[in-house]
Parts: sequence; C-alpha cells; structure tokens
Amino acid sequence: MSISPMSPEDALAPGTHIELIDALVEQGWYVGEKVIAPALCDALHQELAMLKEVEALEEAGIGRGREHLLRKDIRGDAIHWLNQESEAQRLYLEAMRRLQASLNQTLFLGLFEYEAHFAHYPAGAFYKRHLDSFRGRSNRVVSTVGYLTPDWPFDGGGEMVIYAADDAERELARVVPNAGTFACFLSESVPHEVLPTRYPRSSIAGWFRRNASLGGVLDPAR
Ligand SMILES: O=C(O)CCC(=O)C(=O)O
Ligand SMILES: [Fe+2]
Repeated sequence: MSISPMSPEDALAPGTHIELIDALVEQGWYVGEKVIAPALCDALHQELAMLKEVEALEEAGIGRGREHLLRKDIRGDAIHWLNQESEAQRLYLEAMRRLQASLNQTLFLGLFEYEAHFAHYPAGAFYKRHLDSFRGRSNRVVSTVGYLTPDWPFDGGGEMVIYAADDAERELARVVPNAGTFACFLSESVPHEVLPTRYPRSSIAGWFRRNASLGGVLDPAR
C-alpha cells in the first residue's frame, strides 16, 4: 500500500483536533479510535517490523541524559527515535506539527518541539504506572500515543490504563492498542501504564515539549 499521494491533512481523521482539544480541557486526556489513516498506520507498522528485523531497535530505559537507566522491571519495550528517514515518518511528524500548532493557538501552551519513538513491546512486556514528566522539570507537556498493530486480538492484553490525576489508584480508561487508535494526555498529571501484552505490540509514543533549560543547565533532548 502506498502513502505517497497522501497529504498531511489526511493523516488524522477530520475533526480530531477539535475533539482532542475539548477532551484535554475537560479531563486532561483524549482517546480516539480510527484516527490515524489506515494506509499510514500500515506503512509505519511495516517500517517498525523492518527496523526490528535489521536490529535497529534499542532497549528502552527510564530517565533522561546521564540519568538514563535500563530497567526491565519497569519497562520492556524496544525503541527507535523518529528522524524523518521515511515518507511515513515525515507524514506522521507533519501531522503532529499541525496538532502542535492547534494546541498552541487554542491553549497557549507554548509547545516548541515534538520528539517521538517507535516502540515494540514483545510478548510479556509492560510499562509500569508512571508520569511522562516530573513537575518542576516540565519539559514534556503533552504526550501522544499512536497505535499500529492491526486487528488487535480481544485477549491480547497490552492495554494502556489511564488513572485519575488526583488518585493514581483510580482507573479511568483502558485503551486497546489497535491500529488507528490515538491517545493524547497531559504529561505532568496523567498517570498511566501499559499492562503486560500477550502479543507483539507496536506504537509510536511522542511528546510535545516546552523549553526547560533552567538557570543555564541545558535540558538533555532525550
Ligand atoms: O504505549 C503506550 O500505550 C504508552 C507508552 C508510554 O507510556 C510511554 O512510552 O511513556
Ligand atoms: Fe508514558
């Protein structure tokens, strides 16, 4: 399937920006099904499979810069940072750039950058409950997750659980990681986790960032 005739405005379903912004304002998180165009999902899914095949994925860790640590007891995915190297990546990143512009125009978030990686969770992998950004060092402001695995089986596990900001024990939603589904939430306040998956699970996790360089200390990009 070719994506070359696809224009960036067709990458996300019509009306997604408005729905997403309303949900972020109302509750701090958004989940939509059939949001990412099927042809784009396919292309990204195949690209991630190819990257895995040629061993271009690295074990994911936690913490940024010098604090980066491998912790298989916390997260078990393998990742590859998006870098515009394919038409599919360029389309996805351009769709996110447009979403960033909408978020800045309506919510005045001052987002200045988007970073994203492919993530492959092998069977058995999970990512324990966490926040994507710590208060005080607010680099990541808005998180996005695009799901790429077609026909996710009903018994596949691997759901992303969203918890209440004021009560990290209270479950608000379970997101089935089926191709086309797109989730977005406030990085500093929405606890979430990936339940153990029973099938290989493909996604793109990404973050809109604000410049967090404070007092001359350079914030590491990753
Ligand atoms: O893949 C998901 O559903 C969420 C991944 C996640 O929380 C992260 O990479 O920070
Ligand atoms: Fe996360």
